[in-house]
Amino acid sequence: MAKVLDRVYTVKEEMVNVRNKIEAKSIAFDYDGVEILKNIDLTIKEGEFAVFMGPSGSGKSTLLRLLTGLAQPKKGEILVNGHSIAKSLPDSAVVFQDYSLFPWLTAEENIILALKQKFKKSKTKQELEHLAQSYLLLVQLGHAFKKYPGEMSGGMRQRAAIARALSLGSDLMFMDEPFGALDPVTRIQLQDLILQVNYEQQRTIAFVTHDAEEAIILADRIVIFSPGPPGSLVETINVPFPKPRNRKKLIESLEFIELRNYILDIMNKGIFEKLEQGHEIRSAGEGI
Ligand SMILES: Nc1ncnc2c1ncn2[C@@H]1O[C@H](COP(=O)(O)OP(=O)(O)OP(=O)(O)O)[C@@H](O)[C@H]1O
Repeated sequence: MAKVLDRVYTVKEEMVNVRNKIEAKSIAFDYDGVEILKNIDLTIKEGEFAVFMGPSGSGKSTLLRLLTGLAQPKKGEILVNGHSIAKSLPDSAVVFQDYSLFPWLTAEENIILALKQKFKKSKTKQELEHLAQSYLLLVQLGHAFKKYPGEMSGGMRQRAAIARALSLGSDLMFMDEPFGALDPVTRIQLQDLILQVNYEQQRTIAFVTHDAEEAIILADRIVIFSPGPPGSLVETINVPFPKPRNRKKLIESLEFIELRNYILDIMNKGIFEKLEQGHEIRSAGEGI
């Protein structure tokens, strides 16, 4: 146990404490002329945890890709700390649904690769191994240092991808349904970890989920998309619960239940309005 705590402590020491602000100004995006996002104006404050919610196809992942600079908007601009990301891309850590691990490297080697990128040549091989293992312990993958992604379950791969993202030490994190493949216990543990990372280190996080309870537990602000395409932002909710949060007290409170119902109502309203206009809703069943 002492060894584990020692390693977790090492990770904390290595993590950064920088704050970043993201601004999306009048963003529009299309794929081959099909409008996917329109009129997106959004500011994510320094150290803020912003959660994107909305029906399937409303453009949440697309906006996340635009914020990371992996895709460019057709209109508008994205700024990080006042600088356009079209000119210089800031460091960021990304966890997408497809795990983003190199299949020919073990879990430990995947993390070491990220650490080499961060530390260049300033750490020895042993130090890199120790740190990589620390990050894997943090996501409960202590038994899987030497496993290749192909030998791991979806949930294990996702945890390794989260460890990799954390190890990059970036103060900006973009996460697209990162906990979707996890069992309920691991999901809770990782929600707590990511909350801690956001709260203690003031990392700015943009996070996509379909789960209203997860959104309320994690977010400072929940941004709700209209059914797309094209998706736009219909409402932004400031989550009124101070951090750090006590999960049990929070989810049992009347305010929590009311906020969850309010969010579900907004999303249902958007879907029904779109259906009344005769639009097809993609995978509406999973969209809530
Ligand atoms: N590479 C692509 N080429 C063409 N259209 C695309 C492409 N990727 C996404 N789209 C379309 O863009 C729209 C928005 O997709 P996006 O993945 O951003 O939605 P989402 O809200 O994240 O959905 P989900 O909740 O299902 O992940 C959808 O209509 C989708 O079909």
